[in-house]
Amino acid sequence: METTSSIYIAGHRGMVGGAIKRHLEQQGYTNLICRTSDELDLRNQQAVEDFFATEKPEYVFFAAAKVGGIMANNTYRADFLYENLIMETNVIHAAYKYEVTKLLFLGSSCIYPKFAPQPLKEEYLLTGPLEQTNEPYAIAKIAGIKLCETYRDQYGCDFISAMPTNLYGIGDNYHPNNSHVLPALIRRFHEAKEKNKPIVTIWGTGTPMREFLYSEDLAEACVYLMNHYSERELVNIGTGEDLSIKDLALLIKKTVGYQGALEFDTTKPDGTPRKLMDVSKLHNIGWRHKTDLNDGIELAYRDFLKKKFAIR
Ligand SMILES: NC(=O)C1=CN([C@@H]2O[C@H](COP(=O)(O)OP(=O)(O)OC[C@H]3O[C@@H](n4cnc5c(N)ncnc54)[C@H](OP(=O)(O)O)[C@@H]3O)[C@@H](O)[C@H]2O)C=CC1
Ligand SMILES: C[C@H]1O[C@H](OP(=O)(O)OP(=O)(O)OC[C@H]2O[C@@H](n3cnc4c(=O)[nH]c(N)nc43)[C@H](O)[C@@H]2O)[C@@H](O)[C@@H](O)C1=O
Repeated sequence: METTSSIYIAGHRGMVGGAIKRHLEQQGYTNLICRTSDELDLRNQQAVEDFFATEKPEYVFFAAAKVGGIMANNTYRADFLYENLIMETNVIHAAYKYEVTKLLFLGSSCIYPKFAPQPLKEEYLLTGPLEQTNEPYAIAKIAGIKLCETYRDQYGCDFISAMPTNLYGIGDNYHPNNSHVLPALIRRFHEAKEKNKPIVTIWGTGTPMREFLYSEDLAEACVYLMNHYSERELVNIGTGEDLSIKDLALLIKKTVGYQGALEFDTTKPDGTPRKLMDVSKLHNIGWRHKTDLNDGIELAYRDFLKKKFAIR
């Protein structure tokens, strides 16, 4: 990308799109194109076509999606499948039709089979059944990967796919039920501390293992891949390190300064037992994460405190 290239960030108001926008601005990119979902609903094929025909972006960071944690994925199953599929087909087809130079599609680590060997290598895609709680979302994300691959195969489009691990950071979603575990627990521990509650409830058994990457690191990785990677095969983005949900809860408890006890609500789903990314390919391309989990949680908590009155 040149600093003057026209770059469309789909989903710039979200956690990831926002981080990509900040990172591009810091790097001196001046021609960024952004639309909110009110201004451009990516589910509307005609609107998407009109936008690409008019703006003719050269590069696209595709960070718009219907996103949520285990409960949201499991509750709004049709919405997660339909909305993600339709946004992907609209955007990727328009990127082909209006000759976008390069597009980066963001998937997720949930595309891998529930019981795939660990760590998850890129080649494990479509080698076994998916986790039930997020199967619709995973299927939509797999379709996105296949769209990038097939438009490359048939039309020579330079569309690449990156699979981030679980993310957290600046501008995260702190909804009590629909968010991911890390922001959910920041909020729950914080509110328990403020209200002197003796116990905080953690969903599931606490035994599932998860890997977490800070949003600003992810943004840097996306821009790095846009500038340095042009292959058909997807690339994992993560840290290559994981911990149990119980240990994550203890870390957040410490950061927030909550003094009470934990309990586990085993009526809530655990989801995939483990999804640790193999990041050797990413390291070979030349990128490594910078922010360790302790520091990242501290930064995320500070951001939460700044914005807490605006939290949904
Ligand atoms: N968060 C995570 O842990 C992970 C996220 N990812 C992937 O990263 C990407 C970004 O996720 P994240 O930033 O966390 O999600 P957010 O929910 O924070 O942001 C999603 C963005 O998508 C936009 N969007 C949603 N629906 C539409 C629509 N119909 N038309 C136009 N825009 C729409 C929203 O725009 P607006 O604000 O204008 O409404 C919003 O800014 C997604 O592809 C997600 O799958 C992958 C792995 C983990
Ligand atoms: C990024 C990824 O995100 C989703 O998958 P997930 O990894 O299961 O995400 P999660 O963050 O919601 O949960 C992680 C673990 O944590 C436990 N857990 C404890 N207490 C809370 C809690 O309070 N909230 C939540 N959400 N989880 C909790 C929870 O039971 C689970 O064991 C996918 O649907 C899919 O969309 C996807 O790609």
